[in-house]
Amino acid sequence: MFVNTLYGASPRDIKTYDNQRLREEFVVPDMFVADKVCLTYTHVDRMIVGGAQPVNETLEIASGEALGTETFFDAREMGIANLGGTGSIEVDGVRFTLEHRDVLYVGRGTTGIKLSSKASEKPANFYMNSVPAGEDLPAALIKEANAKPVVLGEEELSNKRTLRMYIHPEVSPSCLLLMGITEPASGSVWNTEPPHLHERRMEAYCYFNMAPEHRVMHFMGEPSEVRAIPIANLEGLISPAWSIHMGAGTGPYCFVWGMTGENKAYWDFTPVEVSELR
Ligand SMILES: O=C(O)C(=O)C[C@H](O)C(=O)CO
Ligand SMILES: [Zn+2]
Repeated sequence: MFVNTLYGASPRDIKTYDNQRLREEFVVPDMFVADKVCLTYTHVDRMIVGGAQPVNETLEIASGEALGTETFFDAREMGIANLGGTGSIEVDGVRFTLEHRDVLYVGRGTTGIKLSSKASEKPANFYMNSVPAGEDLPAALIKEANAKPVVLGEEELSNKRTLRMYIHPEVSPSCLLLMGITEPASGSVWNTEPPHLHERRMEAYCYFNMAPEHRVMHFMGEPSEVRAIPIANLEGLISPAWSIHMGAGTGPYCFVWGMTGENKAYWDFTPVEVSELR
């Protein structure tokens, strides 16, 4: 289940990193492997990031052995976004069907979840963000149509996009997890531009619905030390609180964003002028 551990890096650390080392520290590759659950444990606000691709098998997340708890959800909540074909997730025996771009919230106190696909030839790709949680909350399915849409950007700046809030105080409750999906408008390439910083929350990204030949040039780092990391379809990223996070794609794409930290105040961030970037 746990395929990697990321311990986090400081702004000073990355000054000496080459591209390979940057990828090792911030990129979460290979999350979707047939009939596997591939999770990465991070020490960045203890966010767990990963994927499950049930093709011919039903996959289960229940044991908390790797976490030192009875069950995985003894002290954790989880957001699960379906980035593939139709699938189902059973939460303590209650079955939820997730279409493409639906999200399921799984609360602390859950005994276990079982993940399956409707059709093995078009498997679900369940992308997961799990964070420590302070109260038990019920599971909740958030259909794309029920997410809160926010239109941002302008066509002439190539940053027009629709950001949908799924796990958010105005849509579906959680302890300290936020999750949503952003889709650039046709002809726009930028996400999260102008950039911002939020020192009180970390952020996790997963890019999807991108053709295999395309990349998102994802920019990270302090505003004065910006680094670019080419990211492929279904790759994830860990964005520490000190780092900007923005990207421009060479083709159409969407991405899932997830956050945790001191609050669930989505707009609690500090804009960064593009002219400040170095
Ligand atoms: O395109 C955007 O803007 C976003 O999706 C912003 C992210 O959700 C984010 O960085 C929230 O802090
Ligand atoms: Zn952000």
